Amino acid sequence: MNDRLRLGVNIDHVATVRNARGAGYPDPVRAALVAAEAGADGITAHLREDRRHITDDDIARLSAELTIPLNFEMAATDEMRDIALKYRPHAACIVPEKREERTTEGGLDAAGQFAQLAPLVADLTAAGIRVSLFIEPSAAQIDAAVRLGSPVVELHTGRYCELAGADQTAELRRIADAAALAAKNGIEVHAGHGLTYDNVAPIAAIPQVRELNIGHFLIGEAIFLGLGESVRRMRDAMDAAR
Ligand SMILES: CC(=O)[C@@H](O)[C@H](O)COP(=O)(O)O
Ligand SMILES: NCC(=O)COP(=O)(O)O
Repeated sequence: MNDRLRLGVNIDHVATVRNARGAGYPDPVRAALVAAEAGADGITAHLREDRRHITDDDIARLSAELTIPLNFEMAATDEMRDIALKYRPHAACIVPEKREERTTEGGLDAAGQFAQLAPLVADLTAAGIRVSLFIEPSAAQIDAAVRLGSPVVELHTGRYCELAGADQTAELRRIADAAALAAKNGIEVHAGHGLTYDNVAPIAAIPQVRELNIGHFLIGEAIFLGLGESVRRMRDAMDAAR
């Protein structure tokens, strides 16, 4: 099995630019194909309840045209469950969502929402969709993921990205410990949110981390470098850290 650290490119904010004018461009599906050509191992797309960026039509076209796996990010709602079951993406990552948030502000409370999540995880798994839970790097959340039978967790790196100095080092330790605990319990470990060329290396160097999902920064860099080069540089930074 290829142990190379995988890169999932989140294309949400290509859709943000498109929706700014209500035009048909830039097309997130075209961005996904360019990212794949540049070395992305997967594409992540977050269909939010308010459709502020990715739309249902984007998910339909990604499902039909993608040449690499689709990681469908979704809130834990019946609406999103039904859409996931309709398109049966390679993976579904369950994320917390609040309409008033500018972006994801924290991890899913898998422990506190256990009763709500259990049937959803079962339904997605029964449909052959690989479930991931976007959680804080904590033992309680890892324990809940184990009890829910989720094969994957994605550790929220947002706080690590916002902190500096000793506080950032402490958060990195917390992420590394959570990754080790999850892997020890047979769960595949991913990580993401807020990662850039400058902060990705310590996260990429965590041996139990198998995949990084990165979007906003790459789409920003694409304005200056082009999306292909933006992805290639992140790919290189991840490989250099291993
Ligand atoms: C869960 C996460 O950190 C991202 O994958 C999520 O998509 C962020 O939401 P926006 O893309 O709407 O900023
Ligand atoms: N789950 C994290 C993700 O898909 C991308 O997050 P960001 O890089 O856009 O912050």
